[in-house]
Amino acid sequence: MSVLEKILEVKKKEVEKCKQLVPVEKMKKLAIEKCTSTSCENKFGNIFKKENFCIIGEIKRASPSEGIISENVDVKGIAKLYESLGFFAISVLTEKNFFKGSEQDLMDVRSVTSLPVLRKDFIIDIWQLYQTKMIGADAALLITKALGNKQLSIFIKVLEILDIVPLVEVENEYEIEKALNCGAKLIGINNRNLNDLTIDIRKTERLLKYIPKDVVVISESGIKSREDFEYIRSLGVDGCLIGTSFMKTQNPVEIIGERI
Ligand SMILES: O=C(O)c1ccccc1NCC(=O)[C@H](O)[C@H](O)COP(=O)(O)O
Repeated sequence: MSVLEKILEVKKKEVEKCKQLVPVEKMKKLAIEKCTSTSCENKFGNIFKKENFCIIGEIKRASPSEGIISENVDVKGIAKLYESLGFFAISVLTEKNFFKGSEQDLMDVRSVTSLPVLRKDFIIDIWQLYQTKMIGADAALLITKALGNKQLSIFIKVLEILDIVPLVEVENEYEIEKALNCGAKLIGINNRNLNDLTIDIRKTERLLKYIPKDVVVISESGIKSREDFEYIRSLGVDGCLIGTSFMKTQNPVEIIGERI
């Protein structure tokens, strides 16, 4: 069984338990109420303007590739640091079993920053989309490999209705075709192979040619040094998402330089 398959198996059981506590219809009702009660513009949508190179800094306590990275991290402090560095958005890993994250982490970030917040989790059920609204996320990750065509199309539409920007993650040209056919407008090329966790940051360069110019592209994972960052930036993608190396250095300027 691949790493992703293991994560998805555990996630399925977790979501089933959650749905017993709060049924999907109830969660949907709450999410719709939240949509009608909030009128703020979703700043994650600015990514579609393609104005600047967008850095998304991730808050990541642990991972299957690294084990513990920073379990007792000061989530609010890191969020403020990312904001002070002019990042475009903050990504929060909310998965518990493999990443030691939580929905509370995302809500804590939301409470201290005006930056848009991306929920990074393993979304396999519509219940999680409504929950994503309830915890205050502005964007949510959808993993193409984890979803069937119909499910991916529906999840993209539902997120858009909830005013949450879907970031659709791909690993190869076939997944790009699937993501585009399902309506993805923001694509994340994952430099990490989710089956065996190997990293290849040149994947972004190889796959970029399969994505139309009007689609926004983010390069995700494995950006570890200033050299990696400058290389990814030189490819003409719209932004990048960095987790592990920011958490490890605690001084992201070492990777991105003084000016972004
Ligand atoms: O990070 C992992 O080991 C991992 C394993 C299996 C599925 C997903 C995984 N990571 C989730 C992410 O999307 C990354 O945290 C994100 O792209 C940042 O990557 P990095 O900068 O390499 O921490």
